[in-house]
Amino acid sequence: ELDISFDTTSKNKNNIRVNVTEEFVADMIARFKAGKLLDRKYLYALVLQALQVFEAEPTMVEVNVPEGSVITVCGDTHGQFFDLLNIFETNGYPSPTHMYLFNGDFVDRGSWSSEIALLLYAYKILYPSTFFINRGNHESDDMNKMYGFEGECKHKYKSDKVFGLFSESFSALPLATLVHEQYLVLHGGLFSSDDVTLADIRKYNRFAQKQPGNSGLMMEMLWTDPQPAAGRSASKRGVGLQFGPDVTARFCEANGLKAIIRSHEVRMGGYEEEHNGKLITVFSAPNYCDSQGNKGAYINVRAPDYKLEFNTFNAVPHPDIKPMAYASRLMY
Ligand SMILES: O=C(O)c1nn[nH]c1-c1ccccc1
Ligand SMILES: [Mn+2]
Ligand SMILES: [Mn+2]
Ligand SMILES: [Mn+2]
Repeated sequence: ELDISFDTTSKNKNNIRVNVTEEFVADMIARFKAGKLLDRKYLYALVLQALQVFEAEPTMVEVNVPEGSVITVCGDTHGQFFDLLNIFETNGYPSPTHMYLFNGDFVDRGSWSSEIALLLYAYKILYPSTFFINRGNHESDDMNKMYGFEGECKHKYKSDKVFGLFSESFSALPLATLVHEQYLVLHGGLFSSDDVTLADIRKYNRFAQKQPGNSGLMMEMLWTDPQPAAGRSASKRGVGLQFGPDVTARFCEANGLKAIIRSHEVRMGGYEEEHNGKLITVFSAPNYCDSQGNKGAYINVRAPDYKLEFNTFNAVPHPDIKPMAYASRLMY
């Protein structure tokens, strides 16, 4: 049975606090694999507890990887829960010495977004100093209304409050993570100005606006894309911009970085080293939307040399529920 306590202190309306243990996580994974859901009152407690952990984190989290530990950086997972479990089965489950960083876009498109969000949140509560999550552009209301997550929350949990609480938690997510002082990990990419520094990101008040909007530092961190040509140009997405290898080189030089690790775009091989190796795209949703035929990838980083170890993997079978199964029909 679930180990819970009653929490009358925090703003936690249902006063339940889940004691997240390894056993709790294993039980939740088994339930989700069997197509079952979490009891809504435990969902509220989990999302609220994770939100409180995120709120206490800086906008740019700084992570050192000690000898004997490894950090695995994953890109977009987009509701592909069975492919996420395959990463843990293949590469090792999160633990105090096996750190993980999920680089945004864990919901929408795939039809097990709530399962992925709840699993990542349970690990954040269980291992707050070795399990990390960056916000992606899909951790936002506009995208979730169009690309399936809001619909999935309503369909599975029969309540409008569930999505609203997830939305609050997305607004608390950090926007970037600095890995071992040498890799800046963020979902989209770099900026319209060369003047942005790590200090600017660290002190950026991510709580000033809940949604990324159409301009500003948060939007650019979640939406921009690399381009092969030098300079900057308009984004094909209609929001954000594209930036060239010179922009990446100047940013890394000015901020003492070895490379930028970002996600946000599919790569057929699961990852791609771009901008003369100073920018890497990593994407962890194989055969994206059950149609793209791409591999997934993740990156391991460990002492003593902290070089990037690239790993690729293929999609695994999943129950016969199509991508976007719960998206509003307006999308067709
Ligand atoms: O849904 C995606 O594949 C995606 N991942 N990051 N950004 C997008 C996106 C953005 C705008 C329109 C369509 C897809
Ligand atoms: Mn994405
Ligand atoms: Mn994205
Ligand atoms: Mn699939």
